[in-house]
Amino acid sequence: MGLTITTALIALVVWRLLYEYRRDRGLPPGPRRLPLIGNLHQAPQVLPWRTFDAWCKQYGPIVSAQFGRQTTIFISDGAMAKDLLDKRSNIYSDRPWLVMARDNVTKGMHLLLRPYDDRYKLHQRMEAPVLAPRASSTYLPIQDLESKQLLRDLLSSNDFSHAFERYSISLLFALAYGFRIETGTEPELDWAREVQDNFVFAARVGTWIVDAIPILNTLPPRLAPWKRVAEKLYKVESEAHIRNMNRGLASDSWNWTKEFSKSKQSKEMDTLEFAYDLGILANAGFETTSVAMGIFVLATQAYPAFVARAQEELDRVVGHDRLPGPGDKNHLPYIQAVVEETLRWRPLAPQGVPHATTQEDTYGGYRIPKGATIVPLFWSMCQDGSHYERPLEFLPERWLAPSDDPDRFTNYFGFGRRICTGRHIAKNSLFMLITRILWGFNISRPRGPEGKPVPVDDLAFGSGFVSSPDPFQVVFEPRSEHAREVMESEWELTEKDLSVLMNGVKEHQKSLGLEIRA
Ligand code: HEM
Repeated sequence: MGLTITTALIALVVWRLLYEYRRDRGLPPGPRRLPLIGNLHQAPQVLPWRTFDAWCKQYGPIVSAQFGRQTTIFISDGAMAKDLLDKRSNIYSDRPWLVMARDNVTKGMHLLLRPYDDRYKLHQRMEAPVLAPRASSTYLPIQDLESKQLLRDLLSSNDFSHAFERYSISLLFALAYGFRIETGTEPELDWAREVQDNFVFAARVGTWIVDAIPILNTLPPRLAPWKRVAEKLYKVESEAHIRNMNRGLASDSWNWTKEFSKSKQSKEMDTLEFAYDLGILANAGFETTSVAMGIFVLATQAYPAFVARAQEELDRVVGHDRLPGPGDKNHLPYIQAVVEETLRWRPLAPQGVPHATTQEDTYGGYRIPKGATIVPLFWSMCQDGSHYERPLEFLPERWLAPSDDPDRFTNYFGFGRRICTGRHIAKNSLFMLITRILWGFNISRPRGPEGKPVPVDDLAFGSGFVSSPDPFQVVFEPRSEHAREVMESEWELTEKDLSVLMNGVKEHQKSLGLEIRA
């Protein structure tokens, strides 16, 4: 009997070792794996991209690691990432399977986590008309209004994080649901934050046993405590999306909810799936835009020299008597360079958003298995010294002359068929906010007890999937009394009735020949 068990155990071990040998053969190099768990014991919880970057420096620009059942390929080279995720996007557009976040918490309805299948394409077809570049440019009047409020808010408060959050959520909610977040104390902002935090919590690698061993998800809820957690998070999120969708349908202004509800794609979705589509779209643009703006403010403190040059350009091109606007863009090359450098300097998603393969592939002699998670390390690509001189420094000048380096990484909005669908709206927001803030304000740091400016650490960031700078304080001061008056009067005089503005957006889209149904 004892001998039989020993023999069975040895057979099992031999089988497992053979399985792992076959699974790992031909993969890109990487840190040594342990049987069964692979590199799980090395999965970093703090600033994980720094560890992955160090692996790439040690083993090469394409590295493999095994986290439990999941083979993961890290790419630290921008050209390689484009080769695979852009040029071979027919097989590199899936997402890794996150059992807790995708199946349990969002019940398969989170657009960012959806597999690349017909259902995903149905949602993309429904959204595409309102997110295309020409449609995105029609939202400038809403961005104008929200940015004027942001300037007004910064005249009386230095809480820039709150002002950027309010701007971002108000813009997205105006577009998606036809209502604004005017004070930043509305419950909708709290729900949006809660949903965002829950997503990060549910999607965290190494937190949920069921992500490592998916078969456990067949257990009934009483034996699966994670399912009970998931149900609570699901309730919060689904109720928020439904409430917002109902407000969108009832709103008297044109908005995406009404527009999508007239589409033929929406007829193939039930109410909840439809509500999630809008909710995820609105939430995707909320934290990203506000964190990018926080990074810009950090840059003004860590590398203040660029501010004077940007303000000189604004004074020369725009003058002192009006706010800059989108029409000035082509005459403001330095400001455009500041926007580009803000996205590069400290990428807000330092480990990108992982893709997954739907077929086995080979690249550079290595095998990339079907179902592998592909992590484009934005941090490494943005800090690559062979493409960027002094990469850790904020130097907008690097973008002024045309580049003869085709491999310089600029895919801050991702790759191929999964590229960020809100990128045109996002870029317009960043330009509008950055130009107007630089036009109107000098930003400085408060003085510490010894009268010296409180230092900032431009490498102190959070470990989340969207990584924001650690909290720091600054003081916003109008550049002159006249600048204050212009900012105040622009706010006073601007049209604030959202129905008027959104119905104007609708008419503008029609005049461009865009297909408008609602
Ligand atoms: C500075 C602001 C932003 C940055 C840097 C950013 C970046 C990204 C990145 C890196 C991805 C993943 C792409 C990939 O998988 O290759 C993504 C996906 C996405 N973004 Fe953005 N984003 C921003 C703003 C926005 C805004 C304003 C919206 C909505 C209007 C939005 C909506 C989305 C959606 C829906 C996806 C999921 C696409 C999919 O999985 O198919 N983003 N974004």
